[in-house]
Amino acid sequence: MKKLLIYLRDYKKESILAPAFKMLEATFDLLVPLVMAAIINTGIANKDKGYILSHCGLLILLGVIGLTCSITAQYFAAKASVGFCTKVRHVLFSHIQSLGFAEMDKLGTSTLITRMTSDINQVQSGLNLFLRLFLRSPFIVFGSIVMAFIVSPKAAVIFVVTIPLLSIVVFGIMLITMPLYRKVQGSLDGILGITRENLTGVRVIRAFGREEQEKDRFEENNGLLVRSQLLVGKISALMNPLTYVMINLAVVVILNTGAVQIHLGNMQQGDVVALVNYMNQILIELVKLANLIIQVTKAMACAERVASVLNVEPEMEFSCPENNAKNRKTGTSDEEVAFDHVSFTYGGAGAETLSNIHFTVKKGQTVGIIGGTGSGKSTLVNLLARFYDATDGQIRIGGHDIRSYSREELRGKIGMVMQKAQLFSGTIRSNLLWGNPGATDEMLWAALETAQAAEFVQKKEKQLDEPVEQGGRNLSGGQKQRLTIARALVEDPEILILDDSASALDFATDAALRKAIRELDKEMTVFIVSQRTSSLMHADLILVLDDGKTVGMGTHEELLGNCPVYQEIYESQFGKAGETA
Ligand SMILES: Nc1ncnc2c1ncn2[C@@H]1O[C@H](COP(=O)(O)OP(=O)(O)OP(=O)(O)O)[C@@H](O)[C@H]1O
Repeated sequence: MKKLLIYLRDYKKESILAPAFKMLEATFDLLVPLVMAAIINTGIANKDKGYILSHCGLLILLGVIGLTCSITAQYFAAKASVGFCTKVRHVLFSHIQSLGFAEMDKLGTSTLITRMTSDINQVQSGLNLFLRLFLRSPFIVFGSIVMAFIVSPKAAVIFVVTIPLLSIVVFGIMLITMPLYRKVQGSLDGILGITRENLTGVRVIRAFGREEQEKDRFEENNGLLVRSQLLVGKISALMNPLTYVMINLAVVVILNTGAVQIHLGNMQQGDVVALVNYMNQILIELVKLANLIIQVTKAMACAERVASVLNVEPEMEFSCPENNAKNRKTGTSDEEVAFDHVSFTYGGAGAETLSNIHFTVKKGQTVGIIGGTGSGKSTLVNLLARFYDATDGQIRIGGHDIRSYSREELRGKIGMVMQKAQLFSGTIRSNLLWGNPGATDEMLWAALETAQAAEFVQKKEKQLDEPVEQGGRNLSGGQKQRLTIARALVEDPEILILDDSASALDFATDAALRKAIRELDKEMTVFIVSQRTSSLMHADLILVLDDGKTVGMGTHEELLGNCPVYQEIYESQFGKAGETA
């Protein structure tokens, strides 16, 4: 929580002025019944029109000043709460960007979206309400009691008895409903999660005809939310009848006592009206206070959830550029990439995903990685890009431990094309420029040419300026894959990683792509992850993975001779002895 409160420091002035103006408004509210009492006791009793009119004017003035104070308080409270939450949102977003894949895996995307959106919104409205009411409501309650004593100490005893009873009812209901509100919030989170999963996976749901099952799942969770909301609603609904019965009983007692006191000449009619007014003000403020406590508790729970994300420290540390030379002690040979007895276990996973991976690659070589699904191919290249740190062993680039590179240096060396082709809303140009913001059109077209994407981009009406919708949904799978390859090529990396990124391409385009990469002037080291032997057979080195272990390593011909797993994969695609399947 403290972690968040520091962002309120910039809004100190607003955080003081908002409650201060609310207190001013409350002070004028407390004066209104006194003026009304004066009108009745003096103006009406003496039939003094001038007195009545001047005091009515005073009432209007008090109302206008009160309203101005209220609007001003609202302005400062909104400024502080919106400004504070904008800052927190900004900090949270930057923090999420700094987290490694391991932390992101642990937190989960949908949790992070909830923290960024509904949790911060809840904090914003809670803070706004708090700044406006945390002083005003208690002030009105105690102020009304004091005013009641000023008006009539005898009648004020009724307040002393009624207010504790009222408080028991109001705060009792609040205490019962607070945990239920937390349950409602939990159900709401559940609904948000299902909705998000449904909307992002809508095509798969339709393709598998799972609409009805998904509807049932939604209904089930929605029912849970409705039931918990109804329960809270029913208990909260008791608040009004119970408190109004108590207030009305108290008013009856005030009227009765007032009548007796007026008869005895100790009170006037206006005093009774003022007392009834104060009693009503107390009721309204107690209900507001209970609501404030519920809202603030909810906001604090959300703030804790946001703070818990901020408390997650990125485990992966990158070297500072100036420390690089100092940290680089391991340079040995002409190796470009080396995996030195590398093992890796995902956080929370029991068994190793990669075990004792050991190989060396020279500059300009092409490495193929093949193996069954889940054998660890993507994990291996993710370790090279340092999305995760190896649990054991060392990975070197250019003879140096990858941990000795700064983030920028490492990312600059590696062009990564992920398994899932991800584009961002904008244009083809804006997506390609991610690789190198300073790239010229000529460079973009060259990259598109190599990625076998130039032809389809040329056919687009606006070519490089053709719009790309969110996630690239206006492009085909193969087009997206080729654009992501071009994006990595624009970066002009020393190491290009293609993680199953030609899976949507036909064999001819895939072959043309590999040929174009081979023919590039630059001596680029290329890692190709693929399920197809045809994509890898020309590689200088092929790694065959099975259950996280290297079960074969060599060229296509060598592996055909000595690696049963490779032979099996090859034969499943081409038939025995090379006959096409
Ligand atoms: N973020 C993660 N957290 C925990 N386990 C993971 C994570 N990513 C992958 N795994 C597990 O690690 C193993 C290897 O996954 P990986 O994605 O590297 O396999 P792959 O060979 O690339 O598979 P495919 O060909 O299907 O893409 C799998 O058992 C998978 O369940």
